[in-house]
Amino acid sequence: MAQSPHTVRWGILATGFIAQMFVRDLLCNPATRDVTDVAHKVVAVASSRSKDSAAGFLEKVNLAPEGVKLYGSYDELVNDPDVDCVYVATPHSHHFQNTMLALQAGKNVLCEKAFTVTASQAKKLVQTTKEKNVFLMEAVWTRYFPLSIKIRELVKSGAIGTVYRVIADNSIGNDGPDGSITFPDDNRMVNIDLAGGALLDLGIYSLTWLFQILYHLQPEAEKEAPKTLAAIHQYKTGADESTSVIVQFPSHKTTGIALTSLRIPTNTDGKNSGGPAIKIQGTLGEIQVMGPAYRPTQYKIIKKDSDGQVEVVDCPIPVDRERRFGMGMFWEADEVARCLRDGKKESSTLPLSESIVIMEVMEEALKQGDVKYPELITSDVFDPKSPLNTGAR
Ligand SMILES: NC(=O)C1=CN([C@@H]2O[C@H](COP(=O)(O)OP(=O)(O)OC[C@H]3O[C@@H](n4cnc5c(N)ncnc54)[C@H](OP(=O)(O)O)[C@@H]3O)[C@@H](O)[C@H]2O)C=CC1
Ligand SMILES: O=C1OC[C@@H](O)[C@H](O)[C@H]1O
Repeated sequence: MAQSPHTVRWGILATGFIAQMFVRDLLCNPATRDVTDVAHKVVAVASSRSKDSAAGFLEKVNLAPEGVKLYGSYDELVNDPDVDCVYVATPHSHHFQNTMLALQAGKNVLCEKAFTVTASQAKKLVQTTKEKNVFLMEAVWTRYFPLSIKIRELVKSGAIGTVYRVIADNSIGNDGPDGSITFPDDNRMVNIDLAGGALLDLGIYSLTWLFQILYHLQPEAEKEAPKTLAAIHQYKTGADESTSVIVQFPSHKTTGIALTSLRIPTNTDGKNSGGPAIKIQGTLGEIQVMGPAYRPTQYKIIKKDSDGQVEVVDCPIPVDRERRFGMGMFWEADEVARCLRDGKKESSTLPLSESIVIMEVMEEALKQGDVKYPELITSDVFDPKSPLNTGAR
């Protein structure tokens, strides 16, 4: 007899854009992506603004209110005994305090990217996770795409020989008039108080591609953190608008180049005519991944001496026809569910130690570019009454 799926009861912390996307993915029927072993249920939603705002969220995601508890504060959500896992969907600036709030309440957490603002904050979260014996994962959804899994397997199998270099770009074209960027200065993309900037928001995906190949696949006994060299252009708000990072793994002789910009897009026409967003280069060939780097659906394998033959592999994101939706965030949610079912405290696909090393690289890059975020959002001291937790704007 088929076993019933392990169902995670989710609590959604914040009601912005990505919380809507994530919940709509949670509501997709797992069978539409051939998943039968795990399932998801949204049991509570909290808005730091008001209970009404949480109610408005349910309407937007087309979720009937029956059984879903609505809260006007994050504190109530993390203390709800019916919540198995809290999804933190606030701006980067808030991740440390909000995740800490949930961990301190004994909750498992899936926290949006970028994990934190500083590496020290990331280390504190991991330490608290261990103390509380709960699960924590950074929500870099791309890592859990079947496409990413296939590419890691290909590289591991030696299909393109020894990989020495990865180049990845995740950029958007928001160049505006008179030197401006088309986001208002208080928008989270460029607002220094919300830890805005290209690197933490978009460059994290370029780094994800570098890391899932050049770092994640290093044998455990040979794990080596990289040296970091960055070139950064600051926007008038103080946030980074265009950032290039070279990571070098000296003893592996491997190099990664991560590019990101808010001004110049990866592909001008938005249709990949300009070529791949990611190039994984080995001694026997290369894998090209078509953009966007955060939600890729196609890759190409080009072998040396292939006489012009290119293998093109499509990995479409399944759509739940009934709900008319499918973003691809459900795969990371499935990973959380399987980890919780199996009693794991972290995901082996993105171990917490790796999230820390990535934060170290980003912090070093931002330091080299003289990007400075305010004390309130860089502090690694947990404060349940911080405005970042209470929502005092
Ligand atoms: N995985 C992905 O593809 C994507 C991930 N993201 C990540 O998700 C996170 C949130 O991004 P996004 O949803 O686009 O952001 P939004 O601005 O749309 O939403 C953020 C939410 O956080 C809450 N919040 C609490 N305090 C503040 C504050 N001072 N200013 C603004 N919002 C506040 C609000 O919810 P409330 O009022 O209900 O408390 C708000 O709706 C970021 O970490 C971002 O990097 C974003 C887009 C795509
Ligand atoms: O995570 C993200 O991926 C998609 C982008 O459009 C968005 O700005 C970013 O936060």
